[in-house]
Amino acid sequence: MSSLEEPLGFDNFPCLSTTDRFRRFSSTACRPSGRKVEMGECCTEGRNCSSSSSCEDDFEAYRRSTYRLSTCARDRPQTGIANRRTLSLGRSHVLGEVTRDSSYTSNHQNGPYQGRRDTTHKFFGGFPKQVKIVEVGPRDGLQNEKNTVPTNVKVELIHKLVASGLPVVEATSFVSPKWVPQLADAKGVMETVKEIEDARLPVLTPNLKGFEAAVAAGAKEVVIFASASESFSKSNINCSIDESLVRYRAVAAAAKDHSIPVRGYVSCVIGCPVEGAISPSRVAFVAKELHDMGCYEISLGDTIGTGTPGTVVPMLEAVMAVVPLEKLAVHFHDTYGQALANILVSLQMGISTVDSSISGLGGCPYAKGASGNVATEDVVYMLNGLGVKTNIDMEKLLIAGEFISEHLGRRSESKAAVALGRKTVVDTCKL
Ligand SMILES: CC(C)(COP(=O)([O-])OP(=O)([O-])OC[C@H]1O[C@@H](n2cnc3c(N)ncnc32)[C@H](O)[C@@H]1OP(=O)([O-])[O-])[C@@H](O)C(=O)NCCC(=O)NCCSC(=O)C[C@@](C)(O)CC(=O)[O-]
Repeated sequence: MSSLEEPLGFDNFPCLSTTDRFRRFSSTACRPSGRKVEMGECCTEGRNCSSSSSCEDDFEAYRRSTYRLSTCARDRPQTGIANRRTLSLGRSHVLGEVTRDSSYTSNHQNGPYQGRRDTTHKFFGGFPKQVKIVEVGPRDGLQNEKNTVPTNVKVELIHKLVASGLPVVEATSFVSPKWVPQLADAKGVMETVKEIEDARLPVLTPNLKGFEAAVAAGAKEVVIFASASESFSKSNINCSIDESLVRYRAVAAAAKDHSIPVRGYVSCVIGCPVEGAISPSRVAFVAKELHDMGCYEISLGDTIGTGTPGTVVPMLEAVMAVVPLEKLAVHFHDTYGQALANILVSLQMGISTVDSSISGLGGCPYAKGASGNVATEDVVYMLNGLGVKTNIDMEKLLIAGEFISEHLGRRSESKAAVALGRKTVVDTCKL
């Protein structure tokens, strides 16, 4: 195991405010620390309450703010098959304004379950009410396919993704066809989908040449993509980080002249295939540069998927210190199966924009070993289960996933899609 692959433990966390917030909502909040705790004294990690009442006051305030979560479901009838289908789409026991299965609620309102329910609410209370999902499958996903996908299939995929309610679908890249031949049809794709109005369709532009081609083809939003790793910057866009920032300033300025919004990526925010672990301060530096040049949103890419909550939290801490939280997005590859856990802690830290890829397509041609992005279906399933709104229709999303998986001739990488595809109905009340 290389040093990069070794997960960091919580002991390595910096003791900063956001980390404290994360910990506060963890299952260990308000549990005694190692030292002896006197009767009536409550010690929360990173926070000591001198009396039991201050801790209880906090908890009571929190409980009041989430009370409506438990009341909203009480009167809802069970709806047989429809309800079971709902469960299977990840909407069982949701904790927000959406329904909670009535049998669960009635069984769990009082008695021994009361404390458990309150703890559950306390844990989930830090999440945003709504999450914006940025679908990157047609770009990040298809750029990595061995066989180039025909333009008409890409276009149909984009239509299906937009029809599912996804608000942003990254459509393609105006990069060198010698570097990424799979997206050499960027012009054809963009010209065909440019009239779509129900979603934003950003495209990657590595330089002014790409920007001009994108605008000429009808792109209304562009993306610039820098790296926190020198080696990855060199292998991905053939220049140093500083050189890339000079290029991107030119793109951002041209975009401003055209009133075109610019999104930014920082790649290798946790690890680099060549350099190993990347320090959070380097990520913060590049993110701030992108923010300062006018990016409306900066997506933090765990390009090779080595991040765990133990490394993601301090990285986010560092970036949040220099870029406003509401301008940040997370972009996790699922190489080590950590993506959903990483998204969960990111949500707990207040992030409300998440990148994902239909059927878990993806990888990066210049990051050996990087597997696909986290699957959109899995993210939506988890968010549904948490009661976090996405406005995405899971059935239509599944159709989009089935469409591209069928075309590629392989099974979806999304566990939720595979399970739902088998029409498995799971009554999670009984779990
Ligand atoms: C940046 C370059 C262009 C530099 O490539 P270069 O070879 O250094 O460029 P150059 O300026 O020396 O030009 C070489 C040739 O490319 C042409 N060229 C130059 N620019 C363009 C352009 N925009 N569109 C089309 N053609 C272009 C240019 O005209 C010339 O053509 P020639 O005269 O030889 O016929 C190249 O390295 C490149 O295209 N790289 C893109 C690589 C890429 O797309 N990687 C995947 C992105 S995934 C990623 O970054 C991670 C992310 C975002 O997903 C987040 C995460 O997961 O963490």
